[in-house]
Amino acid sequence: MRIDRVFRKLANTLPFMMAFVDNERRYQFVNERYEQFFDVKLDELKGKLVAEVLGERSYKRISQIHSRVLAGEDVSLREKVTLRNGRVLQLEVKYVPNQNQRTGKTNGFFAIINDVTHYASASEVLRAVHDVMNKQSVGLPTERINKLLKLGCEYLNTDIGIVSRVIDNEYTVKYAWSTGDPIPPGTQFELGNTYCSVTLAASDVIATRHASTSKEFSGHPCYTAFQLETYLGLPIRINGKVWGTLNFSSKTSRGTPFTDLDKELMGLLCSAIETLIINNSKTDRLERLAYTDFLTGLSNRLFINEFFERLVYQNRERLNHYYCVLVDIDHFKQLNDQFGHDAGDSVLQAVAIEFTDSLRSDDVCARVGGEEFMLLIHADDKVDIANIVERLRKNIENLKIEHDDEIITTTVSIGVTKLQEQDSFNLAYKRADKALYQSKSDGRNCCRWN
Ligand SMILES: Nc1nc2c(ncn2[C@@H]2O[C@H](COP(=O)(O)OP(=O)(O)OP(=O)(O)O)[C@@H](O)[C@H]2O)c(=O)[nH]1
Repeated sequence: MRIDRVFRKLANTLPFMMAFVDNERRYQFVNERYEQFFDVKLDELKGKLVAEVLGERSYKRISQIHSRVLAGEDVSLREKVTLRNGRVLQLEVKYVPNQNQRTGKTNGFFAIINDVTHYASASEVLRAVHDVMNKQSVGLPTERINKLLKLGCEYLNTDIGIVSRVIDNEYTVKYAWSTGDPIPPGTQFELGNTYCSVTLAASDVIATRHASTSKEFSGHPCYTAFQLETYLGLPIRINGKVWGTLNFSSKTSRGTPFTDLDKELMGLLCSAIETLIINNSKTDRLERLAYTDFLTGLSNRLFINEFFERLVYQNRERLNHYYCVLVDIDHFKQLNDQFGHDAGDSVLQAVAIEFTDSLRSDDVCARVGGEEFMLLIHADDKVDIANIVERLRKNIENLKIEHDDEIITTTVSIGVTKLQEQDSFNLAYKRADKALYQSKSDGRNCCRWN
């Protein structure tokens, strides 16, 4: 086929790549789009065998297709190709055979090529978001959010994906995925020191792939601190209010600019994450309810039992540093009978406050029965725990609980046991209960050990 000037001009205006290969399988023409995309010149290709240009091995795969096309068949296919620079692309190729007008014989074929890499990975993201949201097997909301962050990073080709909670000027990492060092949830920054301050001020999706030279980001404290060149962030809204941000970033500059499609897709990812955050808070709430004693707000027996089992599972040796303290209000039936059930409730609440005020953060306190409490206290030694328990006993004895113009006082009996490596929850409970029984027998308002 003769490639004339008019044809060449027309072919060079086309928004897709085009090549003409003759029936000897030699390149005869490629348009400018093709030259730019594959970084080759027509002059270098003209007259060369396709097998020679692609390499025998790569050509083996498509040689049969070329045979079909040269036999007169139209063929369309989608192909994954790896460029010399290592970039993997998805190409949509349509082969159209060309007949000699005089003889009617096929004298070659046109290959019309579209780069659909972007659309292909976008549709993969859509499918993956659907799976993460709908497959039961993916797990709890937290696991699903982490999967979405990984997905976003892979699609955008960034190293870090974060869901942050923003309250006033405080930015807290809630969920994070990173190709490098892990970013622990709970890590905090001043909002003004993060690019998300720009996102929240704009109240929209904001992106850059050259932060150091961009109008919005150059000189930003976040660049000074972390040298993040690439950033895409958008606000997370729960019930119409800004809750935090979804953001992706990298120290390296992204190869290609962010497109509208990238921004749309991240918007979709953000909506999925918003749904998961709502689900997570519902799960949290249900979990809190299941583990909380509704009258005192303390933990309940289920919680302290599981806390104990976690200690055993993580490191049995840690049990050696804990004491199990059982506290029972004295003559509580009498108190109920004398002042009424409501007054009894107020006493339970006042005693509970005393516990929460006196214990440290790694101690646990639960209401394990009507007027019985269990404390797992981390203490250095017996003297330390004896002091803590005695202080508690005295404080409760000195409480003046106001109820309906009455001032009620109360006392407690206490049983203590040191936890041992081979303990189970029930074993420890039994020993502490025996000690408690002893303190009741010895006249109440005292502490006994077992
Ligand atoms: N007000 C109130 N009373 C409760 C609650 N749960 C259990 N009780 C009452 O607590 C009382 C416990 O009585 P007992 O087990 O005889 O113990 P006690 O009177 O404290 O006697 P000692 O333990 O031997 O000093 C019962 O009367 C229960 O009805 C509660 O949630 N609120």
